[in-house]
Amino acid sequence: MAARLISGKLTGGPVEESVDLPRIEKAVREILIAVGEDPDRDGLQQTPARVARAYAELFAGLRVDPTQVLRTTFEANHEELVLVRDIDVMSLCEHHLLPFRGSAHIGYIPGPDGRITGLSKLARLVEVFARRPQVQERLTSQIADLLMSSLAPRGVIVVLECEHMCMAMRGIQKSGAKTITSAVRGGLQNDAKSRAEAMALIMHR
Ligand SMILES: Nc1nc2c(ncn2[C@@H]2O[C@H](COP(=O)(O)OP(=O)(O)OP(=O)(O)O)[C@@H](O)[C@H]2O)c(=O)[nH]1
Ligand SMILES: [Zn+2]
Repeated sequence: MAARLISGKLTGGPVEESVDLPRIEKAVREILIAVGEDPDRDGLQQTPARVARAYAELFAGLRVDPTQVLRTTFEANHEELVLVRDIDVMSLCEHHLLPFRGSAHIGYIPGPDGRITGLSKLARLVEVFARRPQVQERLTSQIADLLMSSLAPRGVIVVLECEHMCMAMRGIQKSGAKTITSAVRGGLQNDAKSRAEAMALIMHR
């Protein structure tokens, strides 16, 4: 499982600097009143401030330039598939601001120049795009598109499998349902054999 990035690492500085914490605090206090709670009771007094700090961290990806993540690349004479599987993903759906979580699997085939990136950078890329209000489909494509534009690989495949709390905790209340999204780019789109090989490695348990 990939190490979780703390917000300071993600933004390169304290997240509080660029987030309007007092505004979030005010809004959370209003929500507590609206649902029938007393925001001044003992256990809730610090809650608006805590939620504000948590939101700053959960949405830290909005203030990070994802191209910076793939700044460092290396030359390698490897023109075959590179696949990092089971990268932990946690994000918030933009419809309900409730979490969705699961795994990301990212594969790419380096281009003719054999340019590769550090393996941890693939997990960092997931973090930058996941720490924003998201839909799973966009999160999947954003990862694939950035890899294509930054590494110029022969092809990219990104598969995400996530469970959405907005389907489990509320609404239809179906827990355990997994949503699987994929984005295939470049040569892998037309190369059925390589794509099947990547998919088999991704789905292998
Ligand atoms: N395609 C997609 N849908 C999502 C994602 N996250 C949440 N949703 C869905 O977004 C939809 C929002 O639908 P609405 O009808 O506007 O909202 P709602 O009344 O709260 O919908 P219900 O969840 O069906 O109660 C729901 O069907 C959610 O399941 C996502 O990542 N991708
Ligand atoms: Zn939702």
